[in-house]
Amino acid sequence: MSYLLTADSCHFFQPLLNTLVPMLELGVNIDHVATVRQARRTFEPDPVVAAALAEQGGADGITFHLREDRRHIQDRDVEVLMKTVNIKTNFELACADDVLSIAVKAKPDWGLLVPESREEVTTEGGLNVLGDKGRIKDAVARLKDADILVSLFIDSDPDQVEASADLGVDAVELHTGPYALAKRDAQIHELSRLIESGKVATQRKIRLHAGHGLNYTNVRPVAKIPHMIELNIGHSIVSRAVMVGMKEAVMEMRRILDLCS
Ligand SMILES: CC(=O)[C@@H](O)[C@H](O)COP(=O)(O)O
Ligand SMILES: NCC(=O)COP(=O)(O)O
Repeated sequence: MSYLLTADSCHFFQPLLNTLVPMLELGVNIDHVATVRQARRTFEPDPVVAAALAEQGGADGITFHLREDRRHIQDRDVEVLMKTVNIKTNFELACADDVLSIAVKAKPDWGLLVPESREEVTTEGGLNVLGDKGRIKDAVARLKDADILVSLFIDSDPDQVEASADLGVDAVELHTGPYALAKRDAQIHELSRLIESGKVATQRKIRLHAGHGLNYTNVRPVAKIPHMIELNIGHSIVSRAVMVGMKEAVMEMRRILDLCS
């Protein structure tokens, strides 16, 4: 008797599969819910409510980026998220004293150190761990002294992965922006760079994460990178949520990732 394994039947077996095959973790970045709110400097839509809906939709973690310019996530959001989120909290921040102090006080599960400039529309490159080791090392130490797990947002460069591992971090998050923006042939090249950098992370025994610019059509090849543990996805999920709601948008991405694991 042949059994047609459909998407629905996958869901029936999902709990069993989850025990056999580690499922890819989905971190939902809620920054751009706050972007809509800040457009009018008002109270809605509330990223805290979005986080709760993302949790109901199957997110494994909530990512929020407290930028130095506070263009979207506000200090209040961090305080309330830390009191209300029941899944993993991933606090994104620059290596800057004011936000580091807030993170140390907030005690999220993870701190993801990212480069930041006020002129950028969104994060452009990864941290230059090789070229800025001292400042990054100090920021890593402050977070780890507060019992916060640390990830570094870096470009797909094996040397940057090695330098990150040398700092004793728990994970690297590979910048998938170049992959997401690339045209077909270049996208295959960017994917190979992600795969090569992922191998180094695995060899150095640090968790392999990825994020930036991932969406419902380009995510599958990244999800299938060997030893990929976590994807952090925000803008495309929030964009979809504007149309179908946050819980449904997260469920749709969850279904895609579950079929890739
Ligand atoms: C590092 C990264 O790609 C995102 O997590 C970051 O939050 C992007 O910045 P914005 O959310 O401000 O676009
Ligand atoms: N670290 C990447 C992230 O959290 C989400 O990035 P994006 O999907 O909003 O581009």
